[in-house]
Amino acid sequence: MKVAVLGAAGGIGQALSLLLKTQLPAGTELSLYDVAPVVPGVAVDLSHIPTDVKVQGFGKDDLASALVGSDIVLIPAGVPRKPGMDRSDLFNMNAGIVKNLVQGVADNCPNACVGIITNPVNTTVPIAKQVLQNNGCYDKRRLFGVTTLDVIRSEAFVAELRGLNPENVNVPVIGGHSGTTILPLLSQVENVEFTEQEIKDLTHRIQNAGTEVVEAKAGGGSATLSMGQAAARFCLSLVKGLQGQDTIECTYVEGPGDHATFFAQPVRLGKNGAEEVLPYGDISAFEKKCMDDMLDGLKGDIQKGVEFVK
Ligand SMILES: NC(=O)c1ccc[n+]([C@@H]2O[C@H](COP(=O)([O-])OP(=O)(O)OC[C@H]3O[C@@H](n4cnc5c(N)ncnc54)[C@H](O)[C@@H]3O)[C@@H](O)[C@H]2O)c1
Ligand SMILES: O=C(O)C[C@H](O)C(=O)O
Repeated sequence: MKVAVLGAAGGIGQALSLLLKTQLPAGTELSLYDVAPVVPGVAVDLSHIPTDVKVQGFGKDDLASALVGSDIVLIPAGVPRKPGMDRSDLFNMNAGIVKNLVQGVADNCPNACVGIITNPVNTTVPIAKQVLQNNGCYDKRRLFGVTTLDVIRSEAFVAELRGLNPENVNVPVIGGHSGTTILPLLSQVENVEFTEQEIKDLTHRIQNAGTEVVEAKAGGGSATLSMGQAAARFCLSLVKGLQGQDTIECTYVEGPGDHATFFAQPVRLGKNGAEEVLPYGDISAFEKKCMDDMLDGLKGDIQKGVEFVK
């Protein structure tokens, strides 16, 4: 198994690479790529941790070597938000970065599973689809927008509010990854009752949690450590799936298209990637209204990505 991280020298990239170095199964190769000259140093640094995961660093001109033979490619390369910005304000800088890196995937490891972390995820994932499709190697089972951060935040906030062990809390989060397109299904949290006001407040907090971090970091970037943890969780679930041990994660994929071409919902990860996009079950009247209100925005974000590549 080979896992490549593109943007590995950044805030997310370094946290994620550390978690992967210590948690990937023995025998895995971990390939770190970045345009920043520090990336070989990040790889050397990690290589001193005694686990059976072989780390190699690749600089700006070595994308092909970083990617060749990869089974999973995670992409956190790109610019993060500063206070006052929306994720969509990152489009001009990040769309081209994702397009070029995914072209590298098409050229060097066309059968890899690709997890896009770079914002705006609602739009960068459709960009990746178009690039793969133009190269004749798009398989909807192998392209994912990583929305796991919304899930782990929901688990943390619900546990905090009710004094529960977060490890026992599960919250599906559907839709997309920005503002109101993030839709936590709090009505499905087992053994917990919320008041209407709690539901409104928690939903608002989860939808704005990225901004909470951006403002707290005061110009120093956005979530990196919690995102590293979220991406590691997603990657390890995907590895288990590819190795034949099916797992379920919420992730932004091309599903049945009931709501939008791309939509985050629970997905069964297996030997071929997204083996099955699962129904998200019954939702409350409040959640239904949130969904109806955000769908046009989500579809617009997707269309922007499609048009960028065309
Ligand atoms: N999906 C999510 O839930 C989520 C969560 C947090 C952040 N993000 C997004 O992830 C991205 C990265 O955030 P960060 O905090 O790690 O930023 P960062 O600035 O700390 O790191 C980004 C890294 O990308 C590298 N990079 C830039 N262009 C590149 C290219 N063409 N090829 C390879 N590497 C390149 C940079 O050199 C840098 O090391 C941002 O777009 C951010 O908005 C997404
Ligand atoms: O909010 C951001 O800009 C980064 C990320 O999407 C997040 O949810 O933390």
